[in-house]
Amino acid sequence: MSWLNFDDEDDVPYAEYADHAVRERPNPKANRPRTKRRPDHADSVTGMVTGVDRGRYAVLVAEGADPEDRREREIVAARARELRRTSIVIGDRVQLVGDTSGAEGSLARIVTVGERRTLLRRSADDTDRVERVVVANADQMLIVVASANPEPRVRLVDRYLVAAYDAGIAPLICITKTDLADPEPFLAHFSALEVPVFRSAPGAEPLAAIRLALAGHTTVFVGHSGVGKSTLINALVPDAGRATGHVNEVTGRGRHTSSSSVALRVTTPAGDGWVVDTPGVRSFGLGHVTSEGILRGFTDLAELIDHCPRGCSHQEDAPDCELDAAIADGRLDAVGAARVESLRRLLH
Ligand SMILES: Nc1nc2c(ncn2[C@@H]2O[C@H](COP(=O)(O)OP(=O)(O)OP(=O)(O)O)[C@@H](O)[C@H]2O)c(=O)[nH]1
Ligand SMILES: [Zn+2]
Repeated sequence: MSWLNFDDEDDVPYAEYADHAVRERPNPKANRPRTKRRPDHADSVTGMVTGVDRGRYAVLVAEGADPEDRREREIVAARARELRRTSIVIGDRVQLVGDTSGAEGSLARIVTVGERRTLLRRSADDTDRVERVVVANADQMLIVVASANPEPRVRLVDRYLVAAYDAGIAPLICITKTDLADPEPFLAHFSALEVPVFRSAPGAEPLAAIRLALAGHTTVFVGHSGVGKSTLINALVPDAGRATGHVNEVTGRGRHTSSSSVALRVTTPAGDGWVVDTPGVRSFGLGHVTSEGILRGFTDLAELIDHCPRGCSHQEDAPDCELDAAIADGRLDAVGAARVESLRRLLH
C-alpha cells in the first residue's frame, strides 16, 4: 500500500490537493450553490492512474486506502467536466467520486488531480514548444538501448538523459543484446556520468539486479523500437496481463492496446515497484527544455563549464569556452570530445 504515499509525505493532507481541486459551478436552478457541500468531495477515494485511453482512466485504489471499502481494486473513471482542460496521465494521484466499487461496467469520476512530484515531458520535436506529458510522479527512468540491431545511438540516449535530469528523475541504463555486439565502446560515452548500467543478453538477463533497483520506485522505461523493452518488461512482470491498468481490457473497447502507456506493478523481494511502459512514445523532442536544463544532462562537463566566461553559449563559436580549451589540452579525451559534440548538437 505504500505506493500510494510518497515516502517523505505520508498522509498527504487534503489541502495539498487544493491547487487542482474542482471548483463546482453553482447550480442556477437551486437556491444555494452546490459548493455548500463541505468539505468538497470528503467522500472521495484516492488512487493512482495506471492506464489512459481515450477519455477513460484506469485508477488503482490501494488496499486500505478507502476506509469504506478496504479492498485493493481497479476503477474505471472519466474526468469531471471541470477537469476538461487538465491533463491526467499515468502516475497521477487522483480523487474519485461516484461509483467507486470497481464493479464491471461501473464508472467513477475524477474530481481532483494531486500535485505532481515530477513530470516527464517531451515535445514532438525540438522546435515544438508545446510539451506533452509522458508520466507523472516517476522518480526513475530506465533507458533501454541495444548493443546492436538496432544500432545504439549516443544522441538518443543523450536526449533521454536530458529529459530525465530536467524532470528531476534519476536515469538508469539497460543495454540489451550484448550477445550481438560488445557494448563497452558505446557505454564509454556515459561512463563519466555514474549512471547505473545493466547488461542483458538472452539467458543472462540481470533481472534480480533490475528488480532491486525498481523496488520502492516508479520507473519509466524508454527506448527505441526493437531494443527489447517489451521482452524485458515481460520478464520483470510475468503477470502483466492481470496487473495492468489497460483501460481497453476494462472497458472492452476493441483497440490495439500496445500503443498506450501503462503502469505495471513489479513485485520484488525488496518490495513493490512500478514500471511505466511508454510504447507510443517514439520521439523525444526537447523543445520545452531550457539550455540550463540541457546542461543538467551533462553533469560530467559541469566542472569545466563552471570555468567558462560568464554568459558563454558553449557553442563551437563561443570565445574562450572552457570545453574547447579542455579538448585542446587533453583534459577531455576522445569520449569527452564526443560528449561536447553531443551537448552542442542539443543546444542548437
Ligand atoms: N539477440 C537478442 N535479441 C533480443 C534480446 N532482447 C530482445 N531480443 C529480441 O529483439 C526483438 C525485439 O524485442 P522487443 O522486446 O519486441 O522490443 P521492443 O523494444 O519492445 O520493441 P517495440 O515493441 O517495437 O517497442 C525480439 O525479437 C526479441 O526477441 C537480446 O538480449 N538479444
Ligand atoms: Zn562554454
